[in-house]
Amino acid sequence: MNLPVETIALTKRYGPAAAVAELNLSVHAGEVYGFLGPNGAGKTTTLRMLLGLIRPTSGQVRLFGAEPGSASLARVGALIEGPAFYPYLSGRANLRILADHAGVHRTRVEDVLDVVTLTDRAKDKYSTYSLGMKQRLGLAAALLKDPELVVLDEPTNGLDPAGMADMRVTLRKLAADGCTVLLSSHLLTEVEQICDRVGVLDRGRLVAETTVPDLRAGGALRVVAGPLEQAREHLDRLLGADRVHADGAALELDVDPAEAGRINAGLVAAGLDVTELRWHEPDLEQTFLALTGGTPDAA
Ligand SMILES: Nc1ncnc2c1ncn2[C@@H]1O[C@H](COP(=O)(O)OP(=O)(O)OP(=O)(O)O)[C@@H](O)[C@H]1O
Repeated sequence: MNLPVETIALTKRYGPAAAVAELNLSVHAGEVYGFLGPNGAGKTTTLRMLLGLIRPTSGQVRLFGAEPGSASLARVGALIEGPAFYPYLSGRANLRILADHAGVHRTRVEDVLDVVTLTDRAKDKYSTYSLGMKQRLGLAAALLKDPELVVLDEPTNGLDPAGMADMRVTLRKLAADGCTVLLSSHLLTEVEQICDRVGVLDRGRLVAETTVPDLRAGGALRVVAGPLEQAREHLDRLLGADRVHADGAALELDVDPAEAGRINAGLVAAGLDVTELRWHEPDLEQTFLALTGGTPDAA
């Protein structure tokens, strides 16, 4: 089956500088895919190429196996630049205008209002909406054509925690109903909470494309036991020295979490005093910073 989105060596240059370089990414049907990168990494440029808004310098975009054109784009809803709504009209009236323009039946307006949980406020003027409601109305507009894929540029940008949570719930609901979601974000925690897979972009290049659990992989078993030197010798013998790393007064063991019981029993049997033994998750932020060259505003 054709992927909803695939790019092949996609490149966009502005003068000598490449905003996007040799990008190969693939978004699978029914997933929420997070396109993650610091400001200026090239996310918007990529999304605009996907939607045929700007032309690549080289490389290809495939939407459902085809070039971005009227047939493939008819299957896509997008929220890239904030949509222009009439401030003095209600949310519902704004959507009706868009529906009429797109040749979509007005009953669909009620459906999308329901999806983004704006039905109760649909009669209120757009100008009275909170930022989160404005974003949800933008999403509703993107959903009018009942797309199989929605592409959203920073859909939670500027939202307060409640607004972010609402957007998360809505996007997960869309995916549960079979819609593929591609969103960009510079917030690792957002992507982590909402996405199935993530593509990490740094200075125009894809530096990782992985599942969120895999991004988290690489934890260690942290042990504090005394005397430390004896504990280390014991663990070196038990596991091999290459799997034991000192971290101040603790030892970090490169083992499966399920080995914790056996290791604890061994240390106690050797007469050592175990004061701490816990699974230590990797610091996702550090992972992200390492992938993106440590750009501080990325997290
Ligand atoms: N029209 C343009 N002309 C020249 N340079 C551009 C143009 N559009 C984008 N760029 C440059 O390309 C790079 C990537 O920009 P882009 O907007 O795609 O990044 P981004 O990851 O979406 O970041 P942000 O979230 O800050 O928008 C930046 O260095 C930007 O200055």
